[in-house]
Amino acid sequence: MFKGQGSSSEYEVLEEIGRGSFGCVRKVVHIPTRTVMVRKEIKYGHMNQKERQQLIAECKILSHLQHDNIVRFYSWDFNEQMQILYLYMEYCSQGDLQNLIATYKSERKYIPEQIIWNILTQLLLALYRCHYGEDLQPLNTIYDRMKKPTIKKDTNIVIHRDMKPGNVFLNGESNDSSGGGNSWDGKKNDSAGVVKLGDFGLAKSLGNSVQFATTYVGTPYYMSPEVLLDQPYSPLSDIWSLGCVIYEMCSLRPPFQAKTYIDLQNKIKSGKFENIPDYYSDGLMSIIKSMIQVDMRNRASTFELLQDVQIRTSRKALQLERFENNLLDYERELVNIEKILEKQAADYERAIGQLREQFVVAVEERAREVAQNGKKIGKVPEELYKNRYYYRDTLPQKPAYHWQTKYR
Ligand SMILES: Nc1ncnc2c1ncn2[C@@H]1O[C@H](COP(=O)(O)OP(=O)(O)OP(=O)(O)O)[C@@H](O)[C@H]1O
Repeated sequence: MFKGQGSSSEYEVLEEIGRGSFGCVRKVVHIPTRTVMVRKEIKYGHMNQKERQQLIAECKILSHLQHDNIVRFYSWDFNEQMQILYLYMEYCSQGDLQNLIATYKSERKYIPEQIIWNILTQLLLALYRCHYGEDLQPLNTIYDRMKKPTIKKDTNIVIHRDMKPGNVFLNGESNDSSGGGNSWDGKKNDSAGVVKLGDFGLAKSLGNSVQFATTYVGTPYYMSPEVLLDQPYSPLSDIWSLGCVIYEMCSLRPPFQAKTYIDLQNKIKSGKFENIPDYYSDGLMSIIKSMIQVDMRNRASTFELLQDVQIRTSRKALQLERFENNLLDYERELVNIEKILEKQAADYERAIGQLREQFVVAVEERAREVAQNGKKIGKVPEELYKNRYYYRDTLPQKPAYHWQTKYR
């Protein structure tokens, strides 16, 4: 709907949400559809022609990257005078994983394990779409064999490059477009809402630019050893970072921390980290270990991680949850249809009652006239007979609800 280049005149600009390395993020409303979105501003004045073209090429790729667990990238637009690129994206109303971790930390509580598996599973589904260029087929049973994906020549592999808790957004329950009713705090139940991976891939374009180099001030807690060693990013670099994010959800701190940048680099390169708290299962610790492996040959791929029985179980639970939400939506729609039909039926009955009354009055009047003239009525009076189509045609249409819903 919004794919391609947008026009900033179509948006009403609301408040600033925050600022990142690339610039300011604002909430906006897309006026024609009344959709709330976020707008990221990126100054491109310092970029050369090639870098700008690369940025646009990335925007095009991202606009095609559509997945339930990826923040939707709607469109982009330039303010040539101010040399700003605007990126319009889906608004995630329930904050990000960084906030969630901070909340649990301040309350001195562990995040329930089921929520961690749930978030890990949704992030793996998002990464599968990016790393293999296709969506994973739904599971029939948790014992289904998964076909190893083949990467074709024309597959657009997208590497996130900046996986961190601040780029994992939380939304309401599945199918809840309003973003309400979330259960991320784990107080309602252990089932979670929808997780969305944001800030995809742009680091590739911006990573080469002066702006990125000079403004990237964040501590690279989640950066893989190969990236620290200036080797090219690979999909497995995302897996390292994902491992660090999941570790942080368990331990409420990143696996590698140090006072100086050099110490941090050394710790990351050694790949040694403490176990997660005993509160969590061995299965969780072992899957984290399979992600945080210094040697990329020993690091699990997205495909391999999705084979884990706990991940399969969690996928199946997510599918069932989504199915249940669809059923609830369907039920709500049926209740609405029933109300519409009841109203139509009542209107119909009322109209028929009125016509019946008119008919009776007309018959009585005519009968009276005929009686006054001293004639016997053997059949329906001529005028009424002539008007019979009037009574038939003025009947309202029979109620008909057009069954055009998404459930067909
Ligand atoms: N799609 C979104 N929905 C809701 N809030 C968002 C969205 N994208 C970003 N934000 C919020 O806007 C703020 C700035 O985000 P941004 O991604 O630009 O920077 P960052 O992730 O904080 O840092 P960095 O640029 O280093 O990645 C953050 O508070 C983030 O939670």
